[in-house]
Amino acid sequence: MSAVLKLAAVSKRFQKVVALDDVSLAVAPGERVALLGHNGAGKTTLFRLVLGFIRPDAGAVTIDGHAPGANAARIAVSYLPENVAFPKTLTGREIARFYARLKGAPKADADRALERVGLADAMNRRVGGYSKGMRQRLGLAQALVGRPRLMLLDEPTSGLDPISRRDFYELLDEVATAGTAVLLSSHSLSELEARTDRVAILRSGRLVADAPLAQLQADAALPIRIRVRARPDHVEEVSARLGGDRINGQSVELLCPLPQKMDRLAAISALGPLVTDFDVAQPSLDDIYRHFSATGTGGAS
Ligand SMILES: Nc1ncnc2c1ncn2[C@@H]1O[C@H](COP(=O)(O)OP(=O)(O)OP(=O)(O)O)[C@@H](O)[C@H]1O
Repeated sequence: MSAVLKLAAVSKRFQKVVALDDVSLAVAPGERVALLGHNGAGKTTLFRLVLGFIRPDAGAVTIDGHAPGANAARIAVSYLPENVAFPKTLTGREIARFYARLKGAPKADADRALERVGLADAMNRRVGGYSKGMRQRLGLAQALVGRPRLMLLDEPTSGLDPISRRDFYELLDEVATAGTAVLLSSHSLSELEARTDRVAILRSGRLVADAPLAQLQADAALPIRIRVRARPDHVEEVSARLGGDRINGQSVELLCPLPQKMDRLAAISALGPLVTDFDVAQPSLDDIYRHFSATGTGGAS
């Protein structure tokens, strides 16, 4: 399927700072792509290029074949900035309807979006009285209005409580199922696991990874972590027989390459009553992110 968003060899510098360096990235309809990177990695610059606020020094950005900022592109793209700010004296409904008008969408679309984000009861209240989480939901509602082809979401879950975060990701699933391409940036890495189809990692303006999480996991070849709980007063013996680090008075932690997992589990099992329990932890997205953002190896195509 042809991509909604295409960046082809895009570079952008600000005086001496190279904010983006030869970045190519595509997002297809219905795809949810997480854009990760340390502070200053280039995420916001990439969003601003897609929105047409700034132009690349080299390379090209297209949205459904249109240049950023062109009318067709503006209607196709919705954007939730990291810090949403709305006029305090307007109601949620007035604001959502304003965005509907900008997008050429019917008024009913605004109400539907507000209902979808759980603001039905508050839509006629002034935004000045909204909590931070409610303002964030209103931001999401304006991004939903007009059935965008591409949603750009900058740290969309900041300010949301855990239940609201879960609701947000459900919403994202629905939007993607309906065919919208989604590009979201986040620093809450662990919450993205199983929530996105692909992970793209920027490091100092370069795209150092762009693949499904399972692929990144395989490429990084990080060890799994096995935590073994010893019978009281036997942690020394367990540590001596298995190796690994003692992490408190009762447990030993082993880092184990994936192919050795079954051998290690057999060795743990052979300790019989010396062991009371164990946990196996796969590398998390945080571990993988740290790997790619530190080494800059692998992944990007
Ligand atoms: N208008 C600008 N003028 C000068 N330098 C800029 C400008 N915009 C961005 N930069 C620089 O470009 C680099 C990338 O910045 P960018 O805001 O894209 O990073 P980011 O990944 O969004 O960071 P954060 O997570 O902190 O929001 C940084 O070094 C930043 O200082």
